[in-house]
Amino acid sequence: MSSSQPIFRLWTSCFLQATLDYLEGQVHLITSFANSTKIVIGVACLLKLRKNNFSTVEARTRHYDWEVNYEYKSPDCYKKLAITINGRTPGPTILAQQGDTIIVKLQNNLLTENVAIHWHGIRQIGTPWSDGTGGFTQCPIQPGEKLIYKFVVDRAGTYTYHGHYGMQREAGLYGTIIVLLPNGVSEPFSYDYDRNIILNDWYHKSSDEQATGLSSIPFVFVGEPQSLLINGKGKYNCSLLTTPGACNATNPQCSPHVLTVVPGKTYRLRIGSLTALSALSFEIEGHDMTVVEADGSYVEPFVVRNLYIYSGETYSVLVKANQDPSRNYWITINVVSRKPATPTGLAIFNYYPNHPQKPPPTVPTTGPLWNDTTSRLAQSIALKARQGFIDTPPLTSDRAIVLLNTQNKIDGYYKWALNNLSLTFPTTPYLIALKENLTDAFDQNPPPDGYDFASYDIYRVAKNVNATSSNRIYRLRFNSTVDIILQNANTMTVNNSETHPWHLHGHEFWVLGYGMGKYNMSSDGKKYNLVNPIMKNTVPLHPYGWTALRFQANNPGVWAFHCHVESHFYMGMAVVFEEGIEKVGNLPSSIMGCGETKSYNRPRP
Ligand SMILES: O=C1O[C@H]([C@@H](O)CO)C(O)=C1O
Repeated sequence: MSSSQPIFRLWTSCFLQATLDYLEGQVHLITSFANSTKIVIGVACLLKLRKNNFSTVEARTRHYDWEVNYEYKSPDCYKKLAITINGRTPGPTILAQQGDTIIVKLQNNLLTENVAIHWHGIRQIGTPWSDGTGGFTQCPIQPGEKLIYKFVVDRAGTYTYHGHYGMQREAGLYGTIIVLLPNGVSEPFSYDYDRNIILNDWYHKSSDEQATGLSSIPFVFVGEPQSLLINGKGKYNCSLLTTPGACNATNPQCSPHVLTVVPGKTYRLRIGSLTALSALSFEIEGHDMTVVEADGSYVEPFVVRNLYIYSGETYSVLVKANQDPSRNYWITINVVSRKPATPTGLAIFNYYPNHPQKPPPTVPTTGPLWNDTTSRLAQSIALKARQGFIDTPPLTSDRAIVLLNTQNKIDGYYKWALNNLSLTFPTTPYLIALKENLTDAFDQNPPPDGYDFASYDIYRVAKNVNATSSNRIYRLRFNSTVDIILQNANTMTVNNSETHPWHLHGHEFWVLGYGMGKYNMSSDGKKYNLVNPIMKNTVPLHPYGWTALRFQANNPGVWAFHCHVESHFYMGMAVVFEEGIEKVGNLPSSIMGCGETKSYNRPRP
C-alpha cells in the first residue's frame, strides 16, 4: 500500500498518536496493540479517533510502579542526562477517576541524589505526608530506596506531578494527572476528543550545575532556556554548537509533536505548564480556543487566540478543527514576560489526512509582545468561575497576610524573600517536626503578616537589599478564612520586576483580584470579586502588580506556598502554612529518616 493513500496515512498518524498514548500508559490501548496487525491497529485507532474511551473507567485503586533514573535523552536534539520515570520524560500520565485511590511505588535509582514527587493540584485531604514536598512533608527518598505515595484524587480536572526536591523538575521529572468525572456526570461543555499537552522549557546544563551557580558568589543565574518543549519535544539549532557531537538534528526524539485532528471535530486540549522559568503564550495558528477549565475549576467560557500560561497552571481549551483542511498548522509556544532569548517551541496541528510531518506553509508566530503586561493582566482578570459551578467565598476573612516579593542578598548570596525573610528549610521536615513536637527543629517565632507599607517603594531597587534567612512558618487557625495579598516590587536590577507564578499546596484558593502598583489597604479590598472568582492552585503575580487570594485553612497539615519558578523557589521564595496539625493522623514511618528522625525505625526496601 502506498504511503500516499489516505487509509495508510490515517493508520500512520493514528499509530503515532496511539503509540504515544500507549507510551503514556493508557492501558486500554495496550491490549489492542498486543496483536499488532494493521486491522487491530486500525480498529484501535478508529475507536481512539472516535472518542477517548474515558467514560467507561471505573472508580478503583490504581497502582503505579515507577523507577526514577538518569538516562541520556535528546528532547531538543541535544543529548543530556535527564531524569526519567520508567525510561520516559515526561513521565507516564496518571489517568484516574474522581474518588480513585492512587498508589505510586517510587523507586529512586539515582546514584547520588534524593527524590520526592509532588502531586500538583491534588489536595491530599487526610494524607498530608503524601504531598511529596522534600523538606516540608517528608524526608526525600534516598538513592536506592523506595517510598509509597498513596492518596485520593477527589476532584475531576487536569493536574500535574513533578519533582519537588532540589531542582529536579527541570531535569525532566514531570508529567500529567487527569482525573475524570464520576460515572453518569458529564462536563458542562461538549467535545469529540480529549488530548494532553504538557509544556516545558529546557536547559542544557544539569540542574546540579545550575543549583551550584545560584548558590555561588559571584551569582550565576540559570539564564534563559535553550529550548521550549511541547510534550517533551523541541528543536535546538545544533549548528550553534562548536562541538556538535552531542546534538543530532535528525534524532527522532526531537521530531515535533504531532496532534492529528479530523476536520470538523472539536478537541479538548488539556494544557499544563511546568516550565522552570518561562511564562508562555500558547497558540494554534488560525484557530480560536475557548477556555473552559483552569486548575480543575470550570471557567465561564471565553475565547482567546493566545493562551498565557504560567508554570504550575493547567487549562482545558476547546478547539474546533474548522480551518482549511488541506494543510497543517503550527502550534507555537513563545516566552513572554522576560526578554525572549529562546526560539519558539513548535508542534504540528495535523489535519487528517495530510501527512503528519508535512510542515505548515507559513512562518510560525513569534507570539505577542513579550512585555505586554496589560494583555496578560487582562487575561488573568477574564478568568471567572463558570455560572452554575460557582463556589462563592466567605465575604470576609479572619486574617490577611501581605507578602512583599523581593530579590535580595544574604551575606552576598542572591536570594528571594517575602517580607524580608528568605526560606531555608530545616533538616527535619516541618510536618514531622510539628507532629512529633520537635520544637528545636525550626524557629518557632512567627514570620510577619506584612511589610513596611508606608515607606517601601515598590518601583525602586530597595535601599537596603539585605534580607534574612528564616525557617519560620505561618500557623493558621484551623477552619479560618485567610487572605493573601502578593505584592510585587522592583528586583535588584533598575526598572525590572518579574512575573511570579504562586502555587499553594493542599488547597485551592479564590482569586479575588489583581491590580497594578502598590496594593491600597483601604480601597483595593472593596474591589474584590466576591461574586464569581475562579478557584485555582497557581496564580500569576504580574510585574509591579498585586494579586489577592482567599482560602480556607481547613486541610490539616503543613503546606508550602511558593513561586513556581524553580530557581526562585531554590533561592528561598516560599512560605509555609500549618493548620490543624493536631488533626493529622499518625505519620507513616516511611517518610522519616532525616534530620532529628535519622534514627527512627524506617523500613528499607
Ligand atoms: O533570580 C533571578 O536572577 C536574575 C537576575 O535578576 C540577576 O541575574 C533573574 O532574571 C532572576 O529571575
